[in-house]
Amino acid sequence: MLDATTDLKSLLNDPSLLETRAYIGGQFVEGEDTFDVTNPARGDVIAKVADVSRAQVAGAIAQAETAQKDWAKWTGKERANVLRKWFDLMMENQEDLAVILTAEMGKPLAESRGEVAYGASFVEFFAEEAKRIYGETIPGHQRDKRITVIKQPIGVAASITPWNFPNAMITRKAGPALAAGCSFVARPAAETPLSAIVLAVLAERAGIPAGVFNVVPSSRSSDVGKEFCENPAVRKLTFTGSTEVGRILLKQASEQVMKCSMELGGNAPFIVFDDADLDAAVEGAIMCKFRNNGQTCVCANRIYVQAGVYDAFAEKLKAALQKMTVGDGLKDGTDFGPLITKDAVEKVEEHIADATSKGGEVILGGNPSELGGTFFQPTVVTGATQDMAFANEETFGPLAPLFKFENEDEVIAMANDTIFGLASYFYANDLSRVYKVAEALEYGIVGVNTGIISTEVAPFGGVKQSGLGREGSHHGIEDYLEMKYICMSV
Ligand SMILES: NC(=O)C1=CN([C@@H]2O[C@H](COP(=O)(O)OP(=O)(O)OC[C@H]3O[C@@H](n4cnc5c(N)ncnc54)[C@H](OP(=O)(O)O)[C@@H]3O)[C@@H](O)[C@H]2O)C=CC1
Ligand SMILES: O=C(O)[C@H](O)CS(=O)(=O)O
Repeated sequence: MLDATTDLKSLLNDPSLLETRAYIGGQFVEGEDTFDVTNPARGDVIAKVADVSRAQVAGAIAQAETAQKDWAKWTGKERANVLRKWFDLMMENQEDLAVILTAEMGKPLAESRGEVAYGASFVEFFAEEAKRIYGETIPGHQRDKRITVIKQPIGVAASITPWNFPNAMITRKAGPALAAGCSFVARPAAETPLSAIVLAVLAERAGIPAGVFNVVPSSRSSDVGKEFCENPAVRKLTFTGSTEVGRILLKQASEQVMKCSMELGGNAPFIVFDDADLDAAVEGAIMCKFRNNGQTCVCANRIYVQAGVYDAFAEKLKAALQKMTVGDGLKDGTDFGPLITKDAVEKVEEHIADATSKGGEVILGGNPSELGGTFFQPTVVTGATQDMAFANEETFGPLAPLFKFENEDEVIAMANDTIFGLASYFYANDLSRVYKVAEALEYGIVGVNTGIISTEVAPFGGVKQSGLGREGSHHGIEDYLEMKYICMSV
């Protein structure tokens, strides 16, 4: 079983992929210290990773600034070819990247394989977009004027990403950034740096030039964030994480009026109307709510079920969950891994206690798993109401609260009653209802008769306090480009 770095290396086809140093200017370097990375399923240390200093982060930014000048001169096709090679290497090493991801984050291996492929798809997609960064000509406003619009890379982009998708949240940013001709400095979450560093190992093997892609692992996230926001060489900050931290970073970045992309918190409603295919809705609810054990910003946080099908839905959901397995993500047959930390367990317990104190009923789970550690039983609470904590806060865990509603207007009002606006979902078959409800939901993403909406081809992002900008789709590269117009007198 996994209980030390050597054991983790023994699980890999290519043990050299388990790198623990920072990657700066094309060199793997030690930090001023190290910090521990633990396996959340067992709590033991699996790696000691370079803990870089703020000065080293500044050095990485300087290297990125220098490298970007030449990288921007490559043609789109030349950048595309090397990004395609990076994608190929990710997929050739998919199993090892998935094992490393599960070891440090805990999600089941099948989900980690999926994340590696999902993350790689952004590099594949934006390798193609690199060839299609078009400008335009505009008819002159005077007879002797000619106007041309061109798009150029912003420059050095810095990223701060969370632990829950430690591969895909980086490639969803680095893919378009490098395709646009930017250079990139990534600071991964302290809980999950290994998945970021292995991307650097593969970037070097793919021939991405030194300094273009850098990884600065650190235990002191706020120090790195300040360097990113205060260093004048950084022209773009891209963040994925909580709205609370997003606010901090936006305030810091405002000093330089820095361009920011923010993928922040969610509070997704999942609505089941009485004309829905109930079995499909139950299957969709499980995938949407319990993907990554509920530790996903687009997870269903509130499940609204129309009165006529409420009891049937609750029973079907309970029965389906009872067949699923909690366990170590590296073990075959595991459906739900551990939560990332004890704090995460405490938040789930707080939401359950709050609900039951206000009349909610636990019909499944409700307690830590007998496996101990940070394992938790998949939980269903009925009788949920809008005054309960999970109506306004992201649970970020395996807790499915079921709210009952009578009609469309009532459920749309409840669904929109939040400061968040990332993802939303509903199951219905009446076409008129589908159009009306999809247009009425105040969210950046609406899933209709599906619980999974994540893809590289669509513009992922939120409204209200769920973020700024979009990642993925042909829109995604715009966040790494500056538009310039040239007015020429002839
Ligand atoms: N919209 C989206 O696409 C996503 C949103 N999220 C949201 O993020 C939350 C869960 O992720 P979680 O990692 O706990 O979120 P956090 O916002 O706490 O952390 C996200 C990242 O920010 C870093 N960080 C924390 N504080 C600072 C700071 N002051 N300055 C610079 N960096 C900082 C963290 O580092 P460290 O961990 O080392 O402290 C981590 O790398 C949930 O609210 C979830 O909804 C998560 C993923 C995707
Ligand atoms: O971190 C997240 O929750 C991701 O944004 C979710 S997704 O992109 O994998 O859907």
